[in-house]
Amino acid sequence: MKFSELGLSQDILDAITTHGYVEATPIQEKTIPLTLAGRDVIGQAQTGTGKTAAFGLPILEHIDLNNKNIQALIVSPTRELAIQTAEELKKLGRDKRVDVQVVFGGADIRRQIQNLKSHPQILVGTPGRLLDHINRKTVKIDNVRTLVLDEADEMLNMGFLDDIEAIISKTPAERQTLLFSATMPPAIKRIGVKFMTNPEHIQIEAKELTTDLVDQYFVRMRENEKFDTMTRIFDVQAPKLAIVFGRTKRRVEELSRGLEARGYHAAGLHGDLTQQMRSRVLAQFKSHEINILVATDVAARGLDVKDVSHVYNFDIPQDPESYVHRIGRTGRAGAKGVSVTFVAPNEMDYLRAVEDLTKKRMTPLEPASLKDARIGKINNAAGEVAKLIDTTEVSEIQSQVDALTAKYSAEQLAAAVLSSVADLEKQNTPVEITRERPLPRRKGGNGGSRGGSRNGGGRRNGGGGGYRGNRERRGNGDTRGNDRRRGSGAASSERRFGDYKRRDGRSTESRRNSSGGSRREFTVREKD
Ligand SMILES: Nc1ncnc2c1ncn2[C@@H]1O[C@H](COP(=O)(O)OP(=O)(O)OP(=O)(O)O)[C@@H](O)[C@H]1O
Repeated sequence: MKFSELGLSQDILDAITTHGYVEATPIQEKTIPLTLAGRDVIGQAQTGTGKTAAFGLPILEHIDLNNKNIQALIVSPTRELAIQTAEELKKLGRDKRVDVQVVFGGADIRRQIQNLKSHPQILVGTPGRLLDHINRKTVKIDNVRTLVLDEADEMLNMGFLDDIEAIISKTPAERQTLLFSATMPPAIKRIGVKFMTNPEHIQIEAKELTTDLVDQYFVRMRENEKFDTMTRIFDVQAPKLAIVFGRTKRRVEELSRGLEARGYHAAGLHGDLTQQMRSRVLAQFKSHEINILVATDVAARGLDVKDVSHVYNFDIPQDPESYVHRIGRTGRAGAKGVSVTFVAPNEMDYLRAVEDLTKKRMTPLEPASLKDARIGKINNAAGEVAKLIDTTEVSEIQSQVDALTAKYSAEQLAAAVLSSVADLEKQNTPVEITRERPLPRRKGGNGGSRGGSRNGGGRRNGGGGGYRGNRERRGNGDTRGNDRRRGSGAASSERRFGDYKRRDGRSTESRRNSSGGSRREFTVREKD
């Protein structure tokens, strides 16, 4: 559907065109008219399908430029997502001259206070820092007309419920409240009942929660073999831009250092880094200075980096929703992607819980052999050499070039360059990755036994934190060649667009999920 059919004004339509959007995505088509009409909306759609503009465009439409108060408040779980959302709104609101500001933890509060003096009409922020500003009275939200809780389920996972309640209590009761996420566990719907007025629940019917644009694989193997296996898979798959998710900050540190030692362009992103460092790493990734970002779930929500081709779950996430958001960093805005999840034999129930939630089977991937990896590395190096030829300035080194070409054949020279670029020896650099405590066995799980098939359709179980349920199992003879894909991937051509969003902070070893009293363990959760 065209944006012009949704009731938006010319200013905003012009900005949409400048932004390069042609048609509204399904979530935009369904929610924009409702939001414009002032309704409270719970919006659920797959990752990367344009939820930011779905709430952003009606907000921009409603902004009264003559009113100097904060009229819309958007609460985001992570700093990166808050920054990204503010950037998107700034771009879309530029023609209308809407002032958008962002506040988040880990950054100089005095600078933020200075920026807030411009009297923004839209404020985006992470819960902790927002509350800090509200308590200092540097942010006043008593005139807010629209409140957005973005990735609300993640904010609950991170233990932000109290902060959010405190923020909501300072907004006017007659406000409009919007809640958006790709995943909506039941607890979120309860939040809807508590803080929203007669909300309209818009769920974009996608057969599966994850996009068909992502080919999803898993590799079952022992913990101590995962690193070597992953680097071999890198050499074979040659990811253009990849995100590797690790369960803990230590894991992320060790993985990124190990990858660097083996010659990959990698850097780590987690909540113990300074905000300056976090921003730098993300900028390096976006500019392709590094092509492997190793991250905790801080990068899983909403981050919209163009051209992420691969997501590797070095550790399978403990809660299935995290999986959906992690792999949603690829396959965005209509692009294709690949995900590979490493799973230890005793974690197979977690894999099945993910499959229950996504209603999709992952394809077993056979680990690449050392030989395959070496061939892959040399092929990649050949591509690098071609690029070097394009960018090397010969005149400065002419005399050495003449001397070498006089002495050696083209074949000898090419082989030497190729071998140097491929740097095959680095593949053997020993890397020690500290063993993480294995995930606790899932309640109701069956410990990864193989073979056979049970009835499908298991779903989340309301209490006790377990995802039980029956799922079909694959036979153990099903593992096949590298990067081999299962046929059905391209079946759905449903329109989607996507890029990304956010997350931050401190770590908590284990937290009570505030929703409905069910206890879920999170090895590491970070927050602002
Ligand atoms: N109508 C549209 N046409 C083309 N591109 C769009 C459209 N709407 C949004 N986009 C682009 O699609 C990408 C994904 O959007 P966005 O980040 O809002 O997705 P999302 O649904 O919020 O994803 P996630 O659940 O991962 O947070 C962005 O790069 C955005 O600029």
